[in-house]
Amino acid sequence: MKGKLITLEGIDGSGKSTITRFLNSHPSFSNAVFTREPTTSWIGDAVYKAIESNTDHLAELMLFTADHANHIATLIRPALEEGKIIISDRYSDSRYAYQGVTLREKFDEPMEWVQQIHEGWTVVPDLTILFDIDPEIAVRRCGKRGEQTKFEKIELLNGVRKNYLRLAEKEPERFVIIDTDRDLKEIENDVLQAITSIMES
Ligand SMILES: Nc1ncnc2c1ncn2[C@@H]1O[C@H](COP(=O)(O)OP(=O)(O)OP(=O)(O)O)[C@@H](O)[C@H]1O
Ligand SMILES: Cc1cn([C@H]2C[C@H](O)[C@@H](COP(=O)(O)O)O2)c(=O)[nH]c1=O
Repeated sequence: MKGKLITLEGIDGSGKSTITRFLNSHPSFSNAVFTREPTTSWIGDAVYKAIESNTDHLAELMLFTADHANHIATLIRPALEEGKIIISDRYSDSRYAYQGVTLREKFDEPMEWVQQIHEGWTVVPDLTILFDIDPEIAVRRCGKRGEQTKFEKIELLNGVRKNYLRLAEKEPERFVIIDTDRDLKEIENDVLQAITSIMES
């Protein structure tokens, strides 16, 4: 039986990694494969070099996309063939949402262009959980965490959030939107409910 691919998406500080850690320690997911983008491969390392420097936005996209292609070939497709549950902290929707903002000067519809270059070879998730939150709150949370990347800027994150919501509106059957400006326990319960329903489908 083919596996299931579940992706966690949202702006920086929306709570994805916190929920990933919760799922990783939950007994129902002891056999699940946990992964992320950027990946921990040498290509993922190259992506972080780009994030942490003043790299051309198109070059940055190509690095993110190369990391994704390698992720699919070396982990996603094999794990799905083995019937595994895969949970990825970020995946292709991050590219559509983020580079759909950073490439605004280069393309009239940058998000749609980034989606087009993925067509024909990417693997579409069975479920994408979108952690939605006001960027002001998210950046405040990141500040407490003490990490700041160039993407953790309110104006950029407002555009990224809008892109995410547009993606969810176009594919309501794939997306579950969870408001993460709430108590962690409530969020955890909603996430478990969303994953349980896709597992039973
Ligand atoms: N429901 C919540 N209420 C209050 N604080 C939260 C909640 N969820 C996460 N946080 C805190 O917000 C900060 C960011 O959370 P987390 O690292 O999970 O976000 P993220 O979406 O993974 O961010 P990034 O994409 O930048 O890694 C952390 O300090 C975390 O402890
Ligand atoms: C996969 C992916 C990520 N990003 C951005 C989003 C974050 O600001 C950084 C690093 O991600 P992390 O979760 O904080 O480690 O990269 C992006 O712009 N495009 C992508 O495809």
